[in-house]
Amino acid sequence: MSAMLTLEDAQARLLALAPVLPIQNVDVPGTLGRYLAEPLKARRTQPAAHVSAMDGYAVKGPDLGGPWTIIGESAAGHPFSGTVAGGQAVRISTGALLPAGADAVIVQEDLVRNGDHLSLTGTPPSPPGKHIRLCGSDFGIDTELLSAGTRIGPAQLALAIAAGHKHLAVRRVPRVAIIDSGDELASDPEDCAAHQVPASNGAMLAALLASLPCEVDRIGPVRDDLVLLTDAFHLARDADIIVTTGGASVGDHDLIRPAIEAWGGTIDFWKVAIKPGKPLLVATRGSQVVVGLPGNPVSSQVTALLFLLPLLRAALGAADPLPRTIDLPLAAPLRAGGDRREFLRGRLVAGGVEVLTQQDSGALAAMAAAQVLIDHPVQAPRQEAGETVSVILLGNGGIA
Ligand SMILES: Nc1nc2c(c(=O)[nH]1)N[C@H]1C(S)=C(S)[C@@H](COP(=O)(O)OP(=O)(O)OC[C@H]3O[C@@H](n4cnc5c(N)ncnc54)[C@H](O)[C@@H]3O)O[C@H]1N2
Ligand code: MOO
Repeated sequence: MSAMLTLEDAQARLLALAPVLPIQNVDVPGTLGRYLAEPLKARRTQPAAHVSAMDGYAVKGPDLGGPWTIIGESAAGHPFSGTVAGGQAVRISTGALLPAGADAVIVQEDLVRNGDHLSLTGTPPSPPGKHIRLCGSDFGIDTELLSAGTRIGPAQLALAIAAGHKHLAVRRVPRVAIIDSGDELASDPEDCAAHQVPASNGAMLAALLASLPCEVDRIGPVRDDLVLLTDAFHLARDADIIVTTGGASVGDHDLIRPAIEAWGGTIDFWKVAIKPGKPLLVATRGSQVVVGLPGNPVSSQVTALLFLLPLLRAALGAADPLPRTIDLPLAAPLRAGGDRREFLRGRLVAGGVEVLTQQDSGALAAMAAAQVLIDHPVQAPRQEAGETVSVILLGNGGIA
């Protein structure tokens, strides 16, 4: 196979293969973590009328010196039906409609009430409308509030409901099959001989996928056997995306490629110029996409973050499916880069980010200690503390 792809080229090629899933209307609470298939437009105005932002009394300006006579109450859900004139006040609670005639709210801490008599003890609001939320100050009817491809988190979900939506148009959740493979894998970590290793990648991938809406099916661990591996691909017939871990490299027992071919799949690309994660493999069969992750536990996790989760997000309709990078200062010097772009495991410490000493792509203890991946370019010069590096936060699947 030809030269290794760059990270960006490989991601672009993979995302172009993302399955196009049907759009469905889902109850708003059930859309959490999914992506809007259509722009979100306001079906109502919020607030629908002027409301008070504080508990106090609504009065009519411009004279806010008082005293006033209290003529009624406007509570949340129970508006006052009359009109406020000069020298009159209406008891008002937070969120209640501003009565007709009133144009100022004075907080109760600045007033003293004696029966129906109200007088000022503190300072009047400045400007007079300070404690009033104007009609439409949050949003107006027909405004486009969110664009298609926006992730629906708790705030977006609340906004959709406030904007008058009971259902939202989102893509069907992708079905993912995880196949882990290797003769050395022990399913039971309590019963693992010296020539074996507990099968941790499948569970790690399922855990990573739990940050996204999808259905996950686990297959394996499957032995390094061409027939069994080919069968495993056939078993995943309902999956939109098949992810394998292990057997992606060049060894005699690395059989993922031949198994994909025996199953009738077509390799789209193999090998990306990153460390860890070089032997990443992508294939298709019809609309099914296979992401073949390297078996080394760190390589598997890093490539899942850089490729698998973005593919899932793209299938869910994300406008922005890739992990987010932010610049952080180094808390300690960072050695020069090598001849492959590296994603170094690092920790967040006082003063910024610190690279971990152990960078072996099989070292799970270091991976578990890491909170960030530091993007370390090819031949990057040595950097000193205080200089900035580009990092991906590991929380929330890299989009934290
Ligand atoms: N001659 C070469 N050898 C290797 C190359 C190369 O270019 N030339 N690439 C190396 C790189 S880089 C990587 S990464 C690994 C990836 O190899 P595979 O994808 O074929 O993975 P395996 O050989 O099956 O396993 C590697 C390692 O990971 C452990 N493993 C595998 N599956 C699991 C699992 N489900 N849970 C936990 N641990 C797992 C496995 O026991 C091995 O220790 O290849 C290099 N070799
Ligand atoms: O590219 Mo491999 O994933 O370094 O060990």
